[in-house]
Amino acid sequence: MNPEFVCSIARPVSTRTPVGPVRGGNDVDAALAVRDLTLSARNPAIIVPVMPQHRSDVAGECAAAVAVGAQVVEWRVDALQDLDATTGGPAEPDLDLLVDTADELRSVLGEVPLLFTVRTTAEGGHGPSDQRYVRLLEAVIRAGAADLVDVEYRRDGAADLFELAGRHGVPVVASYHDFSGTPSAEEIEGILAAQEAMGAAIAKVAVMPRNQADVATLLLATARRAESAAVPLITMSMAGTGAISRMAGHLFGSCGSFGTVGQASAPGQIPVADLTELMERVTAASRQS
Ligand SMILES: O=C1C[C@@](O)(C(=O)O)C[C@@H](O)[C@@H]1O
Repeated sequence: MNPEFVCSIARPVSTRTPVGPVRGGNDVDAALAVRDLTLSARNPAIIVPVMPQHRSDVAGECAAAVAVGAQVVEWRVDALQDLDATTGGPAEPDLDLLVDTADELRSVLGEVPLLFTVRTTAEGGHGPSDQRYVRLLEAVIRAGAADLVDVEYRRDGAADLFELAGRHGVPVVASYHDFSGTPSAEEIEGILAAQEAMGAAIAKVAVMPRNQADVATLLLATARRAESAAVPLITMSMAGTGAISRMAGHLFGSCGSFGTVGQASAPGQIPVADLTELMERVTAASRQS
């Protein structure tokens, strides 16, 4: 691990600043600074997930994400087949190789922040058991090999990971996925608040809508939580039914939206070029007097 790399990682700085006319009812906007980027609902980021199956493809896929305008690149490590990082792999993953691979990405990412995600099967990914999940994330946090780490806040060992990340100055993006439905607005607000209480630098919820009322529920919960949250939120209603939440979620308080280059990492994601244009148009329309 190159010590200069550790030092160059931006420390999380959470702030709440006055917002303009974008989110009418709210007068403050939680923000997180990572490298040159400030994530907030006023300044929502396009996050591009990459899901390489082989170590040799990781840098190329990250470079492709940067080339289409990713403001954050999410490396979905659970897609890897040759580090035995998957559930089915019999051997322990090679943690040094994993950290080295993450380190090597800096040359293709430049100042674009790297979000390191191991998505477990419990939350719609290909990932490992809770014990292996914790070991993978611990290694990356200790090495300072990512700008942001995703932690599924319901996994066994999650509280320790939040604590470890806090000690190492690595901001945690807390995760909650429900692929079977949409909880009530009160429950979603409670999840976002619980993630913040655990130490999340960003609180994140992804849910599956059964109808448009469910999409409205997700947006309502986001807008309500954004009024008092001290950390930025990322929320989305998945699949085509929830597409409006991916293009206009920032108006309700979401600070980022996942867009695709190539393979989608979850249902309903919109290609980056379309997503960029849609979000810009929605923002411009919302700023009219
Ligand atoms: O948590 C998320 C959000 C997501 O599930 C989505 O619905 O866009 C995509 C995942 O890659 C990411 O880790």
